Amino acid sequence: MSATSDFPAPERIVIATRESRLALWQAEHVKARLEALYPGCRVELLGMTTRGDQILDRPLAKVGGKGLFVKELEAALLEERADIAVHSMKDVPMQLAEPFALPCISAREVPLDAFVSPRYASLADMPPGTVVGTSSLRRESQLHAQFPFLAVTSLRGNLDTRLRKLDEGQYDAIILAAAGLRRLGLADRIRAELPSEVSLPAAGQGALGIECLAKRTDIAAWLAPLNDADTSACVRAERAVSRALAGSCEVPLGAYAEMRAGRLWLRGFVALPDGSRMVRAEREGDAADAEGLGLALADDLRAQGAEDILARLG
Ligand SMILES: NCc1[nH]cc(CCC(=O)O)c1CC(=O)O
Repeated sequence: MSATSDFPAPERIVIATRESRLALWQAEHVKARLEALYPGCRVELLGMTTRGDQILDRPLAKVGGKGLFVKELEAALLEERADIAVHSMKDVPMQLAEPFALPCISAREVPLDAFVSPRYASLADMPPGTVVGTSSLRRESQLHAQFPFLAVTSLRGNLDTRLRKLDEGQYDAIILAAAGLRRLGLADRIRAELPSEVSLPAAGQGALGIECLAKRTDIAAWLAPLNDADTSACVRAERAVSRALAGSCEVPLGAYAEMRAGRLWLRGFVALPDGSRMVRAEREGDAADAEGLGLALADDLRAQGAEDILARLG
C-alpha cells in the first residue's frame, strides 16, 4: 500500500481516549479500522479522564472550553504513553499547540442536531413555556431566535446523563448531536433530526479526528487510508470560520459545509445567546482552498457586524 511504502507497517498502536461511552465507541471504531488495515498490529486503548469530564456543574464556556477535553490526551502523546488520540472534531480546539497535528479526519456521520423528547414530536409541537435542555450557546441562540416562547435551560454531562435527566422530567425535550446517539445505538431516541436551516451544526460536528505528534510522519502515513477527503475539506472550512471569529472562546457560532457537485458550500452564523441578534452568511468555493473559503466567510460575517456581537459576549 502506498501509504505505508515509506514506513514499515505498525506493530503496535496505543490510542488515548476519554472514557465516556461515546469516546470509547469512537476509539474502538478507529481500533477496528486500524486492525483491518494492518493485520498483526496490536491496537490498544489507553482510557483517561479529562477535566472536561470532571467539571459537570458549570457550562463549559465558563470554565475553559474545548481544550478541557483534549489536554490530558495530548499529555499522553507528548509523554509517548500513546501514539494517537481519537476526538470528536467538535471538541478539538480550533488552534492546536505546536507539537500536535491532525493528519486524519474520517468520514462524517450525520452532522445534524437531533430533537429528543418523550412528550413532543418536534419543536413546533412544544407549548409556550415548556423546557428545552441544551449545553451549547449555538443551539440556545438558534432556539431563542426561532422559538422565542420556549424556555431554554442548561444541560451538561455525557450522553447517558443527559438522557437520564430528560427521562427524570427535568426537561420536556433536549437537543443533542444525532451522530453521538446513532453511534451508541440510541437512534430510536431521536424524534426528529433538525434541518440545518433550523439548527446549523457546530464546526466539525459528526466527524472524528485523529491527533498525533506532528513529528510522527510514520503515524500520519499509517492513518492516511482512514482520511476522508470530502469530510476533511468540509471540516477545515468550518474550523477556519470558527478560528477566525471565536479564537479559543465559546461563542454562539455555527459553521457547516457540504460538498455539492465537487464544490464546497459553506454556511455560518454568529449570534447573541438570547437570539436577539444574528448574522448569517453563505459561500461556495473550491475544496482545494477550504481554509480560504472559511476565512472569506468569516469576513462576510464581520462585514455584517459579527465583531460587535462578539464584543458583547465578553
Ligand atoms: N460536546 C459533546 C459532544 N461532542 C461530540 C458530540 C457528538 C458527536 C459528534 O459531534 O461527533 C457531543 C455530544 C452532543 O453534542 O450532543
